[in-house]
Amino acid sequence: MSERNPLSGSPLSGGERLDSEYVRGLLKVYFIMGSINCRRPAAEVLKEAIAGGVTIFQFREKGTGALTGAAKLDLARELQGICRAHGVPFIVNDDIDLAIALDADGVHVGQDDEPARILREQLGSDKIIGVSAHTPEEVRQAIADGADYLGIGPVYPTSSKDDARPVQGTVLIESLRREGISIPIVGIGGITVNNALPVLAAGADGISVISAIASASSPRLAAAELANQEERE
Ligand SMILES: Cc1ncc(COP(=O)(O)OP(=O)(O)O)c(N)n1
Ligand SMILES: Cc1ncsc1CCOP(=O)(O)O
Ligand SMILES: [Mg+2]
Repeated sequence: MSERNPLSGSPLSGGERLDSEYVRGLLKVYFIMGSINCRRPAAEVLKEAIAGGVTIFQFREKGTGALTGAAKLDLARELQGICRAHGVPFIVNDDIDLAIALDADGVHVGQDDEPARILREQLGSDKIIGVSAHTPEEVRQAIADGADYLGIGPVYPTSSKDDARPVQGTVLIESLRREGISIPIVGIGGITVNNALPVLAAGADGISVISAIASASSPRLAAAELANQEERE
């Protein structure tokens, strides 16, 4: 299959930033994975997940036993190739240098990383920048800094992130939407096919998962069920 850049020709709003409705549409089933999250080769899991309906992928190679150096770069290249072959945007977690080296489609950063304002200068206007936010103040700052979307959570308890913030349910997502804040949002943390619906009902544009797909006996089925949740909303 020939490679294609998922964001090439994508709509820019006012000639400057990616159109937010376009970004919103990409977030429906947001799969995050690194090598330590799956029991089978990551490439196999990713291919199956994409076949099931994943709409955007984040390479998150961190935690005990995670790859570093050349091995991390090789895996990132392999997974980016799979994403490109299927037109799925490839986002890099935390590692801006890696994102630039690979010409990734974007980055996702948290509150301990460089602010989106600085990243925008480094990456340019046509890349996706996602920011984790846990409070209304963090949300306002991320929007002011030019984030394209927010990751809000943990919605439910998670065992995929040791330093996760306290579980917050859907309260923040609901209150942002009630205030009329329209930035694209994904909920994250402990989301499965059995509890995804309230996250979407609260106003999230999509759901973001690690284990619900990476640890599933069938990543394809898991991704398809999550995509189907979205349709049932
Ligand atoms: C989509 C999405 N939302 C939130 C996060 C968490 O980012 P962060 O708080 O920086 O934590 P780490 O993932 O870096 O451990 C995310 N990665 N993706
Ligand atoms: C990266 C991250 N950020 C907040 S919770 C979380 C982990 C999500 O993993 P899972 O979907 O397995 O709970
Ligand atoms: Mg981070």
